[in-house]
Amino acid sequence: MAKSPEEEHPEKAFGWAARDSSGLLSPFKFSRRATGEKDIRFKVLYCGVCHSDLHMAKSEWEGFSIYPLVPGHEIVGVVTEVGSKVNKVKVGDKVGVGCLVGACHSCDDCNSDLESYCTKMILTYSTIYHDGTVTYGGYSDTMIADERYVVRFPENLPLDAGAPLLCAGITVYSPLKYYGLAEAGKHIGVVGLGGLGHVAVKFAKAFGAKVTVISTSPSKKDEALEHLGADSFLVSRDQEEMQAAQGTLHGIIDTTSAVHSLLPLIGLLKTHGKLVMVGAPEKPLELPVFPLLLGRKMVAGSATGGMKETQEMLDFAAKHNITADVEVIPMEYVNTAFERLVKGDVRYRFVIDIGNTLAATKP
Ligand SMILES: NC(=O)c1ccc[n+]([C@@H]2O[C@H](COP(=O)([O-])OP(=O)(O)OC[C@H]3O[C@@H](n4cnc5c(N)ncnc54)[C@H](O)[C@@H]3O)[C@@H](O)[C@H]2O)c1
Ligand SMILES: [Zn+2]
Repeated sequence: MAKSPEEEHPEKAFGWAARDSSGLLSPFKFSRRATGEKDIRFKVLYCGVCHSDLHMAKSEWEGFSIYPLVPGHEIVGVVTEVGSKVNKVKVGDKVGVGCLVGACHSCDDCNSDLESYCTKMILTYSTIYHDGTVTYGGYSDTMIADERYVVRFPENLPLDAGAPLLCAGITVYSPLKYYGLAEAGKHIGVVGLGGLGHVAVKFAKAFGAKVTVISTSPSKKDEALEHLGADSFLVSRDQEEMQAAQGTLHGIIDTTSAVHSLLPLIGLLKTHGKLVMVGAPEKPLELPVFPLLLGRKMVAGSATGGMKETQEMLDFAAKHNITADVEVIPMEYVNTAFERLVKGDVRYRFVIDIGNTLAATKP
């Protein structure tokens, strides 16, 4: 018989897990593997709350969730142990783990530093690892990963506000670069001003682009323009505003987490414009084809980023002082945070103070 999560590995671990599709999290004792020769073990200090954690905890993406499910893939902390063949970091260094902890390391994608597109890619949680056990994420006291999946955390990046870069950051940085949108002179749209969206604005501005935020919430306008540095703001329901902006954007990063209409967004694109989907609604969207043909436009996708690019993104963020705007919360607040995330009531990322608040919730 398979061993229990608490007994399958030698190292004790504690975190919060969802037990079923209610998505409700509660304290959970489990275990982590012994430190292999290429492994890095670290004490988790902060972990961001990504909307994907909510999709996964509630099993909104069919077939992905394995319970008990410990979410968390914006994980930062301090190294406590390294394997004998690890040169990348030493005990005491600040490190991070994002969405991935494994891949095949032999396919074309892995050989091109595109681990996130490897068909055998292993997610940080709710995926079967090489050893046959389920991966558990960063809503937990300790983390371990092969050094390839651990990034060095730049000294001048704050751990709490920097943590969300490990998913939200790379998920928008990578497509901006790949689709040729990370350039001065480009006019970029960002749809959905949440965790991903607000860092997309910051990266696009740092690349020198002009940025228009497209949102359902007029209440975010002042903040987007004055605080996040966007150049203009469109309320997606406002037909007149949307009409006036037709054909103005080179590309759009669409971070919307729910089903929505693509037609008005395609209309905003210039000829050859690219609508890049990074949000992952649980149901398919309708794709209007004619507006794509007329203008040779494209709808594309992008999933997180490879490990080399994740390190590059973090170093870029450190150089340009890009962090997330975070609301730091204690562990026991996480279910309330999930409820608020559903309502879009967060500016702009919850980050759990694991280091100071998790231990107190141990039964
Ligand atoms: N592609 C990837 O690799 C990747 C990585 C991380 C997250 N994601 C996905 O991206 C999405 C966004 O993640 P996040 O953490 O930024 O979430 P978030 O909740 O912080 O932000 C989502 C934004 O979408 C807006 N929104 C929600 N429903 C909407 C609707 N019907 N119409 C218009 N706007 C709407 C919200 O107001 C919010 O501003 C999620 O679906 C998440 O799973 C994808
Ligand atoms: Zn994420």
